[in-house]
Order: sequence, then structure tokens, then C-alpha cells
Amino acid sequence: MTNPNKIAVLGGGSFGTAIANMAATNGNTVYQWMRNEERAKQCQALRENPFYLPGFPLHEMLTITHDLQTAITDAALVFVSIPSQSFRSVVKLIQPYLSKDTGVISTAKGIEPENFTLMSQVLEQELPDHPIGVLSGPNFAKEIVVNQQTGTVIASEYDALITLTQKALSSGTFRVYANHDRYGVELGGALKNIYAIVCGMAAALGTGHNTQAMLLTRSLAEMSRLAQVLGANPMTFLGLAGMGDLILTCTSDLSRNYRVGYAVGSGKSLNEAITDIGQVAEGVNTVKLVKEKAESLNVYMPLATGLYAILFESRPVIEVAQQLMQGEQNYDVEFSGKLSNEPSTSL
Ligand SMILES: NC(=O)c1ccc[n+]([C@@H]2O[C@H](COP(=O)([O-])OP(=O)(O)OC[C@H]3O[C@@H](n4cnc5c(N)ncnc54)[C@H](O)[C@@H]3O)[C@@H](O)[C@H]2O)c1
Ligand SMILES: O=P(O)(O)OC[C@H](O)CO
Repeated sequence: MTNPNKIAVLGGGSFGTAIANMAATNGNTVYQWMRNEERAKQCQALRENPFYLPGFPLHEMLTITHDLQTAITDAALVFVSIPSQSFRSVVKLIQPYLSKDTGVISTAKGIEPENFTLMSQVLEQELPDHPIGVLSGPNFAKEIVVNQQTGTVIASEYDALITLTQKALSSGTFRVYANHDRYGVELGGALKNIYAIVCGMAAALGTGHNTQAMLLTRSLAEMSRLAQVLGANPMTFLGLAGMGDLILTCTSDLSRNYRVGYAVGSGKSLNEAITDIGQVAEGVNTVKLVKEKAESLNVYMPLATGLYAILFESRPVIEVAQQLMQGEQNYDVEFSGKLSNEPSTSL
């Protein structure tokens, strides 16, 4: 049996800390697990995470620990807030400590290279007997912890898990919407990172509002086009985890993906940009996987393909932008029976 008020959060980064602190503030007994013992002890003693969210005090109901068993035993919910590159290896560690009905929720917005696997699909594979879900939306950790009013989405096939998550996290400043299209919600969170890099790059080149509006709108069209072919509901992309997160990350330098794009657009190499940011920007790997996937499925994704050419084939940004603008004319709104998936060479 699980303790309905016990929650575990895996990951010592910015989002893990924000989620753990919110759940603790709501009166839950929360354990945040960090792999680095020294860091866990330091955060626990300081009541702060100086590595990712310096200056922000942590709630007394939150315990930070290096002991995975203590963190997980009896927890009703486990949030996995580990970047996609390490996600599976951490999930493998937790299996022995989970109770039978513990729900496990991914907050990671990335894709595993093998078989284009999303993180909740990793959960499905590694923890087939557990209810699973995805938490995704326009959610900068740095804004959550200073109580900026925020909306998010819990997506799952399990209504009990949705209700438990809403109860654990909802507050006067955090609103948790439900969605049953887990795949669509998760895909939205992963894909928007590509376009945040594109928009950061465009901003570095001094583009105006017309360009930014066109980029955002065509990004949404492109994401939805792939999502539909992959089996997600394209309407999901009109919600917080699609359009909401796209707007957030494509318009703010709080986004690490946007900052990678801005740095590359300002003349830095991709490696310099990543090193300077010092945290995970999932879109850099995602664009490689999406370009491959789009080609194999013959889905038209000119922005993702153009970004790939700039980042990995040394194509000049201006040249790629001109090519996109001068291709053949295309339709505005898809999914209305016209041109849902026909190849073209324009934006
Ligand atoms: N930061 C945000 O505002 C935000 C918001 C929503 C979703 N996300 C997503 O959540 C995920 C995590 O993001 P973040 O911002 O917390 O990342 P982060 O870079 O701030 O922190 C990642 C944490 O994971 C830990 N980690 C990495 N590999 C590990 C391993 N093998 N074992 C144990 N711990 C490991 C790191 O030590 C670090 O503490 C990402 O997929 C991101 O896209 C982030
Ligand atoms: O900093 P980013 O670009 O990883 O974006 C963080 C979150 O995904 C915003 O919702």
C-alpha cells in the first residue's frame, strides 16, 4: 500500500526542485532524490538548491536525500525529472523500491534515439505494471518557484493518477489541466524545443514581430503535421502542452533551447553555446531524431530540417532562411482536407 501523501521526485535540477517544493508546500511529505551525495547533503542543510535555483528557500516538508530507497518506499507518486539522455538508467534503479500501485510521471521533454522513444514509453517498457503519466506545459522552473501563475497538463490513461497529481500540485498559483492524449502532450513538449532554438536564432539576427509570428505559427503547423502522422491528436497541440509551451519557449531567454539558438545565431559554435549554458537543452538532440523521422515518414518539416542543416551541416542561417522563404507557395491551415502531408519546399 502507498501513502497517498508521500511523493518522490527524482532529479536535483531546476524542474525537479520546483515540483518537489510545490508538492511540499501543498502539505505532502516529499523526498527529492539527487545522485550526488555531497550535493544532496548540502541542499538539505542549506534548505536551498544553490546549484540550480540559488536564493530560493525550500519548504520544511521537503527532504533532500541521496538514498533512493528512503525516497521511494510507499510513495503514491514518483516524478522523474531527469534529462532524457539518463532517464532510462535512473528508471531502472527505482523498480525494486516501487509499491504495486505507485504512479510514475515523467517531466522530461526529450526523445530517446533508439526507436524514437518518448520518456513515458520508457516508463511503459521498464515499469509495465505501474500507472504512468506525463507532466508538461509552459513551465519555467524559475517562474514556478516565485509563484508566477502557471498552468500545466497531466496526461495519462489513468484517471486516478490524474486526480492524485492534481491534488498534489494544484494551488492558487499552479493549475493542473487533464488530458488523456499522453502521446500528444509528451510529443508537444519535446518538439517545441526545436522551434525554441529556431526562434532564438531568429532573434539574434534581429528579426521583427512579423517574422516571429510567422515562425511560431508555422512551427505549430509543422509539429502538428508530424504528430498527426505519428498517431497523436493534433488538437492536443492547441493546448498548454503544445501551443502554450511553444509560445513560452520561443519567446523567452529563460529557455535554454532559445539561448542555444541565440548563441549560434550570434556566431558561436554549437559546442560553445551548449557549454556556456551548462544545463540540458533537449532540442539539440531532438532535432536530429525528428529530421530522421520526418525523412523516413516523408513528413514535410522544413524548419526542423533547416535547423539541422545549420547546426550539423554548417549551412549559413541566412541561406537556409532564404531558401525557406522562396519555395513554392503553400496553404495556410492544414487538417482541413487540403495538403495535410504533401511535400513542398517552402515554409
Ligand atoms: N527547467 C525547466 O524549467 C523545465 C520545465 C519543464 C520540463 N523540464 C524538463 O525536465 C527535464 C529535467 O530538466 P531540468 O531543468 O530539471 O534539468 P537540469 O539540467 O536543471 O537538471 C537535471 C538534473 O538531472 C540530474 N541527472 C542527470 N543525469 C543523471 C543521472 N544519470 N542520474 C541521476 N541524476 C541525473 C542532474 O544531476 C541534474 O540535477 C528536462 O527534460 C527538461 O526538458 C524542465
Ligand atoms: O529551458 P528549456 O528550453 O528546456 O524549457 C523549459 C521548459 O520546457 C519550459 O516549459
